[in-house]
Amino acid sequence: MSGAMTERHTLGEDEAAPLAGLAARVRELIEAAVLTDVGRDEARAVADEIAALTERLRAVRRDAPPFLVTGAHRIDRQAGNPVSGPLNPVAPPVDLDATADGIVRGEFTLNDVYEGPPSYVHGGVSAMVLDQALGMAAAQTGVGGMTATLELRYRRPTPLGMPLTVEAKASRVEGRKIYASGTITGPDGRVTVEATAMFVTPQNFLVQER
Ligand SMILES: CCCCCCCC/C=C\CCCCCCCC(=O)SCCNC(=O)CCNC(=O)[C@H](O)C(C)(C)COP(=O)(O)OP(=O)(O)OC[C@H]1O[C@@H](n2cnc3c(N)ncnc32)[C@H](O)[C@@H]1OP(=O)(O)O
Repeated sequence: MSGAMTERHTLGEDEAAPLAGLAARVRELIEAAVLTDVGRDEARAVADEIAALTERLRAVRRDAPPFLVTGAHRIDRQAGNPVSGPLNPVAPPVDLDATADGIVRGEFTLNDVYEGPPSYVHGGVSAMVLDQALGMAAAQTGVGGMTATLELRYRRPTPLGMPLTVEAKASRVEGRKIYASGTITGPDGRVTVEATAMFVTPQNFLVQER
């Protein structure tokens, strides 16, 4: 387990690039594992080779996922974030950017690894992408928070294998509560999922920041 209090190593660009390359290869591996139709013996042989590679990576291990030097906020610096982290093979990854007026936007495509209903994106994956985008939009107001509520409206199925857009913006701040909303849009420009959320800045976080 990676504790919240663990000191994080911050990767320089030259350190991050090969690790991002590794994650990209593992992403290909994950998709290949989901779709492969090799025989049983070949599957066992490949599993053994992967186990050996895993041991090589484990040989030198950090206590917690590292940070990146880029990014203005704490969580979007997280190299291992499961939505946007370039070092996390589980992340699509969604490359999220914020404009000067606080709109967080990203374009991404989800492959069969993220399938829910046949040929469509899993609803929990859409929720995860929106949680991250709305959370980053909330952080654009100054200080971010933990997701206290997240409400989704799945308007139409979200297609796999096609370019999608996520957009989010904070609407208001009331004390430690930050409200935000956003959407996922399909390649035809139609909204597939709408989300609203409320983030709460933990009291102890404000104390730590002083
Ligand atoms: C750690 C610091 C974070 C800052 C980050 C800044 C950098 C950002 C950079 C980049 C953005 C990245 C984006 C990330 C996106 C992903 C985020 C996640 O996935 S978060 C994981 C899932 N969420 C949880 O695990 C929460 C678990 N819950 C909690 O920790 C607490 O319950 C928490 C913090 C939400 C509230 O705890 P309390 O002790 O501060 O709350 P009380 O003082 O009781 O309430 C404050 C007010 O909020 C309302 N409230 C609290 N929780 C509520 C809820 N669930 N529903 C409705 N209202 C709620 C209360 O009624 C109260 O309102 P009244 O002041 O009386 O008007």
